[in-house]
Amino acid sequence: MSNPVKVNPDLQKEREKCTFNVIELTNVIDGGPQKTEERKKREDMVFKEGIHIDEVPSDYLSHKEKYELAVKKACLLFKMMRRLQEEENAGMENYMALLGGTLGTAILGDGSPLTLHYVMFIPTLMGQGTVEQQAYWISRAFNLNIIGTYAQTELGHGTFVRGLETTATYDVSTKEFLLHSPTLTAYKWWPGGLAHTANYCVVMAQLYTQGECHGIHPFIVQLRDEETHMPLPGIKVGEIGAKLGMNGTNNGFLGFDHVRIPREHMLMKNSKVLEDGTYVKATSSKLTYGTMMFVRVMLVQDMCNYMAKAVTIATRYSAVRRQSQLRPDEPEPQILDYVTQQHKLLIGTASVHAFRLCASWLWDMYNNVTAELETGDLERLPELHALSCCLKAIATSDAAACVERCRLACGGHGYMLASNLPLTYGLVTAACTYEGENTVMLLQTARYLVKAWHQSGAALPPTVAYLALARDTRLTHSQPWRNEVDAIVDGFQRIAAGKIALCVAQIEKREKSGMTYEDAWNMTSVQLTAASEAHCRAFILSSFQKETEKLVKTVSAPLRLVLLQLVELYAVYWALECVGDLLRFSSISERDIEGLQNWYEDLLVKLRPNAVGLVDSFDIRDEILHSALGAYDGRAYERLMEEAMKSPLNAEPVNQSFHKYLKPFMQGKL
Ligand SMILES: CCCCCCCC/C=C\CCCCCCCCCCCCC/C=C/C(=O)SCCNC(=O)CCNC(=O)[C@H](O)C(C)(C)COP(=O)(O)OP(=O)(O)OC[C@H]1O[C@@H](n2cnc3c(N)ncnc32)[C@H](O)[C@@H]1OP(=O)(O)O
Ligand SMILES: Cc1cc2nc3c(=O)[nH]c(=O)nc-3n(C[C@H](O)[C@H](O)[C@H](O)COP(=O)(O)OP(=O)(O)OC[C@H]3O[C@@H](n4cnc5c(N)ncnc54)[C@H](O)[C@@H]3O)c2cc1C
Repeated sequence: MSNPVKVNPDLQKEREKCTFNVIELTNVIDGGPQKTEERKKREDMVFKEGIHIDEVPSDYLSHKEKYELAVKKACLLFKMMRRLQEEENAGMENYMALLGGTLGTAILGDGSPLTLHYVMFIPTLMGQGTVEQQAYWISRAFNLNIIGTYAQTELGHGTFVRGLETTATYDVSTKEFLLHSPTLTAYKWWPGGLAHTANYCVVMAQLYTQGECHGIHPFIVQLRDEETHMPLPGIKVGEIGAKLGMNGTNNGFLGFDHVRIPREHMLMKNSKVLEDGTYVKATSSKLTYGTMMFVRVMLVQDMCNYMAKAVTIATRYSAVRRQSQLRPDEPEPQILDYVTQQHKLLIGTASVHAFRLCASWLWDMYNNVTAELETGDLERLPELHALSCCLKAIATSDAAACVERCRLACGGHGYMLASNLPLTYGLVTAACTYEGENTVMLLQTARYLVKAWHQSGAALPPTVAYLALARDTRLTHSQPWRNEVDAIVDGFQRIAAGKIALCVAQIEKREKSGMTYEDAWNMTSVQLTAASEAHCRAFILSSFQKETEKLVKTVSAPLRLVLLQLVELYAVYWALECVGDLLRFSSISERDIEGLQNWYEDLLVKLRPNAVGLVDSFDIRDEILHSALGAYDGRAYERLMEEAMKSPLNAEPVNQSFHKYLKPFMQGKL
């Protein structure tokens, strides 16, 4: 652990109470003691450079200064990453650790203008370019000789990708594409780094050749001169302005006025345009959406990092904060002793473990399916798409709720930027919208579930296999309820199956009454998103349980006990949250619910002594937490005062506005 200076005595006592070995759990989370060591070494190296230290807290900088600082930090961070790669030859791992871990966000703060280059531009080159195109572009991009971004969303269209307006028209006479933005709503709007950072980008545009439109395809377009960085002729580019968060990401707009690019700049791994303008179709038009799927998969892991940060801050603070009176004639208790506080926080800790295991499972599935796609086997693509959509939606919305709950759990001090909870919330809530707006993502999964429901006879893919069971037997033969994790998982599968069955019936009924399928779908869409969420919750619960059962075979007895308690807590928490659905779709009774509530409260009591140990095991350094409330030593009040003293307003005892406005106003002279 970092900085073992004088620790707040309450926090110290919490650590002494912990029943398991914190380092053992840290190793489990990292993937083994060696991985922990490597991570720590990487962190030491990064923080030794001091890139994270700000002369003035960035909260007090102007919009322009924030961008300039973000560019400087991104360059220093990626310079270090290059060095790491040369020294250790572990490029991908370091990229993942810096971009996908908590480490990068600690340095980059409110987003980075280079993130899109690494997270979407390079992956698009890798996933959509031919071997020759990869050979030409990837090393230049990888070495940052060029900086790219991913320009898909337009002012008028984000979700509806098929409705994008930017055109790329093939001119057979010059063997070039003409990129054009026919309207204001066709302007690209949102891409990170686009405004003043990128000099190239992948543009998603409607492909026209031989007078026919073939839908959305990716093109590489140079935006700025490589030397002067001036926008090239026909390119209208700029920044979209200040946002709720992510103010370091340099999101931009982009319009094309008949900009010509060579034919070779269309990324042609999947679809092609031959020299004579002939269009050659891909095996599936959805392969063009591959980069989005990659990022959706990555986001599930990313959300764990933010949740872990927030819950570490709020739990440590709750151990040092004393407030009110629990019992008469006793001193003010630690707020962590309030059961309502444990209810707010421990579910956050359990969620980190649940999503971490799901993210790892999803990542493996993504890699397997991607390898199958390379051989032309597209069979599992729809299942992966359905799973990545709902997990993206639920991971981001649960993470946003978790961070906000942690902020509220810190009372007034959580509202301070110095707590780092508001900035964290800004970063996390953005993910509910980007890379596929969450409602839309849930409806994509619902589309798949409805199809699966209709598939009678044929074996269903593993993640929806429970639907066949539910359809054929379980809906009619309900088993007695048991207050066990297995029963809760089963209960959630019944909820999902029951809701899908109702949606299917509703859609059919509405169609029979004369509605089109599309209108019937829209009328039923509130229920469809609920069915999709239930399916996702069933998946998360079941994989959290299964993966933990495997994991606990390899750990010590005290840790095993705590990990299993976390699974129970997570399952019971969600059962109680969805108790109405359980009453509706499973055989649970009023009495069982009372049992569930008691079980939940018992679990809070059992986990209470380990609350701090559990967040300590996330092993997030103070430099990464960047929070006056959550530091390892628990000196929350001292740090709050230190941070307050950094306010520029405290640099002088009297502000000039007193003489200029207040005094004349108070004297009736203004
Ligand atoms: C060696 C080192 C190399 C270095 C390499 C570096 C690698 C990276 C390194 C590290 C990574 C670290 C990662 C860190 C992680 C996270 C950091 C995150 C920061 C990210 C910042 C992100 C910034 C944001 C970017 C964006 O937002 S980009 C824009 C995103 N836009 C969207 O998501 C739009 C959403 N809309 C859609 O996706 C679609 O329009 C739609 C809603 C799905 C509908 O599509 P449409 O074509 O209209 O389809 P339909 O006709 O309705 O048919 C649906 C049909 O298609 C199937 N489908 C749809 N999508 C897919 C898909 N993706 N795949 C497969 N199939 C798909 C669907 O199932 C239907 O099928 P059926 O007809 O059979 O039912
Ligand atoms: C911080 C941030 C960074 C971003 N970075 C990038 C980037 O780098 N590159 C890029 O190309 N884009 C980027 N985006 C854009 C992002 O991908 C889109 O904002 C996102 O896909 C949502 O699209 P939209 O804004 O058009 O919302 P809309 O689709 O207009 O959504 C508005 C509302 O309409 C609802 N709605 C829309 N369609 C349906 C439907 N079919 N059924 C039911 N409800 C529907 C939604 O649920 C939502 O409530 C970024 C966005 C943000 C916020």
